[in-house]
This record gives sequence, C-alpha cells and structure tokens, in this order.
Amino acid sequence: FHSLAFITTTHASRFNSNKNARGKKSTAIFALPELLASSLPLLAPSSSAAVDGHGVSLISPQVLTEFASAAMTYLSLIAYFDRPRGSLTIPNAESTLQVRPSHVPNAGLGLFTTQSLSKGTILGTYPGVLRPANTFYDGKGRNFPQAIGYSWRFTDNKYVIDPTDSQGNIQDVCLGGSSEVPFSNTIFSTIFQIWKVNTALCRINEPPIGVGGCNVSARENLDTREVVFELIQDVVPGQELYLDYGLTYDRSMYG
Ligand SMILES: C[S@@+](CC[C@H](N)C(=O)[O-])C[C@H]1O[C@@H](n2cnc3c(N)ncnc32)[C@H](O)[C@@H]1O
Repeated sequence: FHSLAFITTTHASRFNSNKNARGKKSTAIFALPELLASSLPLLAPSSSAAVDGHGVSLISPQVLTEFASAAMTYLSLIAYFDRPRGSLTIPNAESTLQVRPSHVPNAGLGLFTTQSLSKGTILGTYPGVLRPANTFYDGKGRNFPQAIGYSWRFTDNKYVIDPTDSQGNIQDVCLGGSSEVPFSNTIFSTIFQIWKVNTALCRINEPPIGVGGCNVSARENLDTREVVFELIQDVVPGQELYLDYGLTYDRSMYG
C-alpha cells in the first residue's frame, strides 16, 4: 500500500517536470494520481471493513473494486513512464546491423553494417527508458557507473535515456522499468516484456582519438525526447559505424 502511494507521488512529480519543460499538459495522464488518491481512503479498515465473529477484518466488495482500480492506475502510470523507448527503423535491421568486436583498440564491441547504405538513411532512435537526469546520476549512475557510458544525456541536461538493465549493464534488448519505482523492473521483465527494444545503437563507438571518420550523426528532439541516428556518409558492407559522443561525454575510462 505504501509502495503504491510512493509510485504515484514519484510519477506525478516526474510528469509535472515533463509538463513544465514542454509547456503542455495531458489531462488524461495528469488526472490519474488524483483518481488514485480519491480511492485510497476506502482502503482504511476503519472506514469500510467489517469485523467477523472471530475478530478478522472483512474487506467489502466496494473496497476490493476500488483497490483493483487503484492497482490498474499504478500499472498504467508505470507502463507510461517506465516504458522502453526507441527503435531500429532501417529495413531488416536485425540482419543489416551486426554487433561484434570493434576496430577501435580497447573499445569492446562495436556496430557494423552488413549492407551498403546511403547517406541520409535513418538507423533508428536511441533505445532506453527516459529518466530525469538528476535522479539518474544521484541513484543508478552512482551505484552502477557503467550505466552512464551507455546513457544518452540530452544537451539541456534535464533527462537521460538509459538503456541498461537494473544492474546498469547493457543487454541485447532493453526491457524497460525503473529501479526507483517499486515493482517497475519486475513488471517490465514479466507482463510488459513484449515491449522490449533492440539496443544495437548503443554499441556505436567513437572513432579512435584523432582519427576522425564519423559516419553517423545524432539529432535530439527536446519535445519528444527522441534521439534520431542518421548516416552522414555512404557505408559499405563490413564497415564499422562511428559517432561523435559530444563535448560532455566522460572519456576518462577509454583504454
Ligand atoms: C556507447 S558504448 C559503445 C559500445 C561499447 N564499446 C560496448 O562494447 O558495448 C561507449 C563505450 O565504448 C567505449 N568506447 C567508445 N568509443 C571509444 C574509443 N574511441 N576509444 C576507446 N573506447 C571507446 C568506451 O568504453 C565507452 O564508454
């Protein structure tokens, strides 16, 4: 019960930040916390539970209905705010893009193309869960620093897109969910698992320092909080994709 109340509070404040940043308001979503709040008093035993002959509290059907409704509301909030975003938009993406060891020394894996693709091709949008930047850096980013290297920080520093799992590690897919919200990770790894998104774009490295040769650009949309990856050069089969991570990326861990 207290966990559920926590979720509502957390998500309500997250939504409010969103609303202020965009200057817009979605009445349907905004009304959810109030709907839930109005149902919470009904769960108090003193207001609507009866006591049977053995001193056991019985919960009325009305309370059960209200509780189910509240639970659905919380589920909806989690589904909305903690969903994994982003997608690969090139045709046959799974076979056209390949993750394998990078040509960049000590850079781990990289992303390669198996087909010729033209300049201007949109590869997709960066995958992951949208999180307020301060919450991410003070919490998950501190506990699991490796998550920072895979997270896209928007240039206005208000949000990040985090594609890593609950332990801050990158997997082939991002399931969604948030460590700050009770049950969120569990819900996304079970009933919402079908929403998972491919994380191939998270494997694009920077070209070796001083060499240059980026063939991918990233374009942020601060309204939709999407990051579009586009080819800025023609590429041939077997070529590694490279992106400039920008001025604020922490490169101190580069080998
Ligand atoms: C977004 S991930 C790229 C995928 C990563 N190479 C992997 O194996 O999953 C960013 C990380 O890749 C590595 N990296 C990317 N470009 C690099 C470069 N030019 N030199 C060294 N390491 C690089 C760094 O560890 C960086 O934190």
